[in-house]
Amino acid sequence: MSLNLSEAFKPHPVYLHDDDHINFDSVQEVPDSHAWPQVVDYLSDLSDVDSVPIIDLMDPNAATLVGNACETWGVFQVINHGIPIHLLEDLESVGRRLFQLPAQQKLKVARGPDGMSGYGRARISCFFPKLLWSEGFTIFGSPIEQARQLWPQEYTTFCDVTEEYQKEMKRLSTRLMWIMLGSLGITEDDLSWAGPKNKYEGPCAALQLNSYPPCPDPKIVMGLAAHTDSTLLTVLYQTNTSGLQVFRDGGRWVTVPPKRGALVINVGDLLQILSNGRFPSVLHRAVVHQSRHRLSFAYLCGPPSNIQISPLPKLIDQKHPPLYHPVTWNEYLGIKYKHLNQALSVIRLFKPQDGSVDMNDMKRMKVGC
Ligand SMILES: O=C(O)CCC(=O)C(=O)O
Ligand SMILES: [Fe+2]
Repeated sequence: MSLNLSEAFKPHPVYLHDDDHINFDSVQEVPDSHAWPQVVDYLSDLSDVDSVPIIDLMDPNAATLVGNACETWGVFQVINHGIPIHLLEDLESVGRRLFQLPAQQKLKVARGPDGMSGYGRARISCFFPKLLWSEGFTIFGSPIEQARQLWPQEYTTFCDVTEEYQKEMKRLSTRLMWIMLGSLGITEDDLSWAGPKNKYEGPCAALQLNSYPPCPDPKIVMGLAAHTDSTLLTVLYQTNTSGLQVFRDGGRWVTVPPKRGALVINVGDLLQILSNGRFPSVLHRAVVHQSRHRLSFAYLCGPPSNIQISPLPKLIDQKHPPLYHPVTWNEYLGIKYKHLNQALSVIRLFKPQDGSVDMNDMKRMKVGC
């Protein structure tokens, strides 16, 4: 899979040169390269009445709650999901160990311009005139090659923890995908590529480690700019430091408060396509802190890379014609890294008959991306 997906990145390389890599540890003042004109609604009130749903996966009503959350928010938090808390803590600890390494050490495992794995800046960064206040490390499959370079004597802990986490995430994301689709009446027979006949072995996925170092002036920087995920769904562990915000109708950014042991589930663009727009992908961003070093871990989960994804026939009728052209994940990534937040509009078959644009197009226009 990695070979195929990396083809999609080739025309849109992201460079990380030694000379424009800032050493966040030693920065006293935000350099002009990272100063955004304005970051509005910085960490909105955490007691917001309009808050992202928290769903207990042991609740007998969980499927209905998940369906409602996908339709109205495109994001929710889950508890009682079966991922042991010690694994979340271990992941955070190996992540910290990685990002606390000196810059020159991390640059040894820099992701190539069109590469898939390694250390680097967010792929979306090339769309914005200012740089992001973050660094990342992407894992596809085993990270052993990079881990060996970083810790020649003691690389196994990093590999063991991230591999165990990916194994658990594969199980959880498959379960969540079926809960989400099940709430729309979709069964394994309706999804040829994921049905039992095709010996579906679970999603194709990457694990993205994000680091948001403390910043002397957090109001003028952006950790991760507004985007939707190019996935079916994303499982995000955001540790215990707030920073994740989701965009709501009415032009507000709502902070998703961290809850111990909870995981955030984002609807991704491919699920918006499959569900024929019933489940809109969530527009989100990450802001940073003055004194806290925030980490987050995103399990980016998609279908096999060359399978055609299109609105599911069961969700199409005269009143609900198919909204999107079929695309493979591979093709979609190519479109995304050319058009970023307009990618869904590019593959849209037609605008709704009443002349309005779809909900997500509208949100993107409001935030100007
Ligand atoms: O750090 C966060 O809370 C968000 C991370 C994210 O959106 C991503 O990795 O795609
Ligand atoms: Fe994201």
